[in-house]
Amino acid sequence: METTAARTAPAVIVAIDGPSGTGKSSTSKAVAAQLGLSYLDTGAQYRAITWWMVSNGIDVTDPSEIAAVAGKPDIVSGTNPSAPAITVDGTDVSGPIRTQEVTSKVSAVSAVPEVRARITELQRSIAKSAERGIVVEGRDIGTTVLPDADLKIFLTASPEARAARRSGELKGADLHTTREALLKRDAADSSRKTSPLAKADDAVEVDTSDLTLQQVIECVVTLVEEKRATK
Ligand SMILES: Nc1ncnc2c1ncn2[C@@H]1O[C@H](COP(=O)(O)OP(=O)(O)O)[C@@H](O)[C@H]1O
Ligand SMILES: Nc1ccn([C@@H]2O[C@H](COP(=O)(O)OP(=O)(O)O)[C@@H](O)[C@H]2O)c(=O)n1
Repeated sequence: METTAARTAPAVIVAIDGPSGTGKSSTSKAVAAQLGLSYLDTGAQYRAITWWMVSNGIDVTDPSEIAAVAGKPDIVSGTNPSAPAITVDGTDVSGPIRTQEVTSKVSAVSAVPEVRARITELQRSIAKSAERGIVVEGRDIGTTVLPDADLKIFLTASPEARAARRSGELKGADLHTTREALLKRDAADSSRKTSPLAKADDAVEVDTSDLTLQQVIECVVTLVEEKRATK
């Protein structure tokens, strides 16, 4: 739980990037809650805009169609790590953005530069207004969104570990199919032209394959506290 020291510490900006299933969301939420920081799930924002495109009959295989309407949906992200919330035009979409349909289309939508420009601006303004600091998780936070973050972490894990974690979540989904879908999304996210999934040169890389979630959380909390001590 949050300590008195955390309440009086200087604001700190933490960027956590990495591929799917490496533990970004679970780690970021826990670290933010423990240190009294805000939390932003940027993947949820890309999922939300994808959900809006699908719901409004936009052809997500056509980048120009996506670009033309990228500014339309009003996306609002909550920043409480204990109750992350996301709405589109006032509707709570925290459930619908996790469907297989959205998951399979999000890489195509998030590759469109007009989408990224809009969401990146939103992310920067949220980070700027977090008085006590924030943990922001995604794919391009350390490289593009917040290149001046106080601390950058890049989480990795073997495809096998990541697939096992994801199929556990999807209640017995086939391991091989999950692994292939995950690798396909990683490849799309890493190869797009505009701010691909990448490790920033100054990021600390943590391989979580053989670590428990608690060990990863402790590792990141220690790194944040070390940073704060030198601010
Ligand atoms: N180090 C770990 N060991 C085992 N399971 C983990 C670990 N880190 C995360 N998980 C589990 O793996 C799943 C995916 O984690 P998540 O935080 O959503 O990853 P990401 O945000 O990188 O996609 C979750 O069910 C989570 O509880
Ligand atoms: N900063 C970010 C975050 C997510 N994304 C996109 O959003 C998708 C969903 O992100 P996510 O974090 O919810 O994915 P999971 O790893 O949780 O499944 C990614 O596959 C990327 O296509 C992105 O392009 N940039």
